[in-house]
Amino acid sequence: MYHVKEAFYTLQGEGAQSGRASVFCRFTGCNLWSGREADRASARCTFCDTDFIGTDGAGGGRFERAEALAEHLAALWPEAPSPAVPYVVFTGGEPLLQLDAALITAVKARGFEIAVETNGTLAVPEGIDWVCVSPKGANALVAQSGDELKLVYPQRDALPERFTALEFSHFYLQPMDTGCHEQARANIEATTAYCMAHPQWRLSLQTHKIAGFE
Ligand SMILES: C[S@@+](CC[C@H](N)C(=O)[O-])C[C@H]1O[C@@H](n2cnc3c(N)ncnc32)[C@H](O)[C@@H]1O
Ligand SMILES: Nc1nc2[nH]cc(C(=O)O)c2c(=O)[nH]1
Ligand code: SF4
Ligand SMILES: [Mg+2]
Repeated sequence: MYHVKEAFYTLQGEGAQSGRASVFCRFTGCNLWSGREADRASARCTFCDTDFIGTDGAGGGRFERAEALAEHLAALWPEAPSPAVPYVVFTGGEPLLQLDAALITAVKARGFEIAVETNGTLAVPEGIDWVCVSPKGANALVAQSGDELKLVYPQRDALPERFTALEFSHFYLQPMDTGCHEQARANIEATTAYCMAHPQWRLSLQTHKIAGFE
């Protein structure tokens, strides 16, 4: 059984694939936070910007079988003839709690390229085309290779230096969104300064929030 908070068609807003048309599948639940505000301060990840509780979002639901979920996701990709390869981003919550071989096979059978957004604490299954790992605080990193490492910045317990030797093709810093405009501005400035001082890192802005398409 798969539990999906929401599923929708949008543009990837972050990282190296930013701007790419994508079907987003946001799974319910995370291993680093319950998703309840009362638990945030004591969670293993404290700055999450996402509601991932329940299956009540647009396009959300409970899917007994991989085929049914894959069909649901395929229906979100536009029908208009296009040479573009359909692209699905599995996120959450923590998608690797639910994304399994059956679902990977089922979406691939419908022509999708597959991306995942993971906190890196769980093993990444075979068959994913784009792996984005976003480390969280002091939590041990199991996924030590992939396509992009996208670190939310600043994090006291996850300094960029800890990750620079890992096997990723792209290294991004993404300013922490706090919901407070002044703090968010300060985080953008600090991230910009860090990238200028350490050119291995590039700035990732959450373009869906800036452009307001989501
Ligand atoms: C909501 S998470 C879900 C996927 C997975 N659990 C993870 O943490 O990577 C999706 C992306 O948003 C980033 N993110 C979460 N909260 C954020 C915040 N307050 N500011 C900026 N990025 C944030 C995460 O680091 C991750 O790259
Ligand atoms: N447009 C858009 N791009 C995104 N990239 C990663 C996201 C996520 O929440 O995983 C996200 C998201 O929530 N929206
Ligand atoms: S690991 Fe990802 S989904 Fe879980 S609380 Fe942190 S940012 Fe949110
Ligand atoms: Mg998001």
